[in-house]
Amino acid sequence: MAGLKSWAEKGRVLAYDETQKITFANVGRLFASLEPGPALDAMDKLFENLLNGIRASPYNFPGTAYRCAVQSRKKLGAIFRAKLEEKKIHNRDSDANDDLMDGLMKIKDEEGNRLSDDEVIDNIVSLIVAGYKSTAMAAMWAVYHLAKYPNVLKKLREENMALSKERNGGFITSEDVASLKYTNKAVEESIRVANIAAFVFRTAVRDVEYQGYIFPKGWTIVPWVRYMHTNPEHFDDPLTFNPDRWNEPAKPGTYLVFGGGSRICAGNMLARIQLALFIHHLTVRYKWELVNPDAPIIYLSHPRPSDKGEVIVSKI
Ligand code: HEM
Repeated sequence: MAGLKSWAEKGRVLAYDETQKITFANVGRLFASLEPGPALDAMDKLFENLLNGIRASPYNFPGTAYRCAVQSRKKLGAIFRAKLEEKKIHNRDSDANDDLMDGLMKIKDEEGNRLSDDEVIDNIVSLIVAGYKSTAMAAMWAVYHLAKYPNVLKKLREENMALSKERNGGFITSEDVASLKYTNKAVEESIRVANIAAFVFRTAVRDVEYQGYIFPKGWTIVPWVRYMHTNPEHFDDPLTFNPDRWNEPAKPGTYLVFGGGSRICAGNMLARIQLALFIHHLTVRYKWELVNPDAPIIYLSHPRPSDKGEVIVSKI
């Protein structure tokens, strides 16, 4: 809520940058009770370096994105280790279970073994890498499309204002989120059109025949899921932002925004809840318009408007 308030105070913001700040503040708090401020901003920069290095060629010498990522990962490890040591002292005599790090420190397998400190830190870093920019980008596309589809925004406002009135404009619960039927459809549609993961990787564990082609055992297969979600055979008028298409579930095998099978995105429900909360607070209190509605879209590394979704924002 504080993040959105700052949008209206600034009056003109880049949705791409601002949704990242909001999402990072959320995951920082949820995962390790990190509060917004200069320290969190510094960590945000380290995560950005880390993400840039994930796709870079692995040349570990000065000046490369890979080396910068390796160094940033070490610094992040040290920050989370300090947090973990602090928690060990603080939580010794209490049953605190306030954030994901507390949960990971306590979790035991069937034989009573706990995760090592390194494993706790690895999990936190990996989950932030997987869940931070992805959720932020879906939120940015929600801002963008709701500015372009006033009829959708109107319906969202009606639904969310009714709930907000019941809750006196305050926080809403997970049960409330489940009751926001149209909002949840808008969340799904934002994720579909965002097409954050263009593809997923799979290995053929046996010879597979598909439409007359044989994929031999051991081959790497790259299903191009972005194509699935923009294929008119799967979704009517696929480039239109239409939450009502989710009155019916997608046809089997046509919707893989979170991947599928045993490796399906572990954070898909968290992402959906975060997006519903974001849309709730945005639509209830603010109005906004795109500065450059016709800005071209850049597709690499992930789709975004070339002007980073610049918007003029004010309180309703
Ligand atoms: C809109 C937001 C998100 C999108 C579009 C997204 C998309 C994906 C995709 C496509 C995969 C690959 C799945 C596969 O290979 O079948 C994946 C994996 C994963 N995601 Fe997400 N994700 C999002 C948010 C999150 C969040 C919030 C978290 C955690 C906090 C998260 C954690 C993970 C993890 C741990 C994996 C690896 C799962 C495994 O290999 O077992 N993701 N995600």
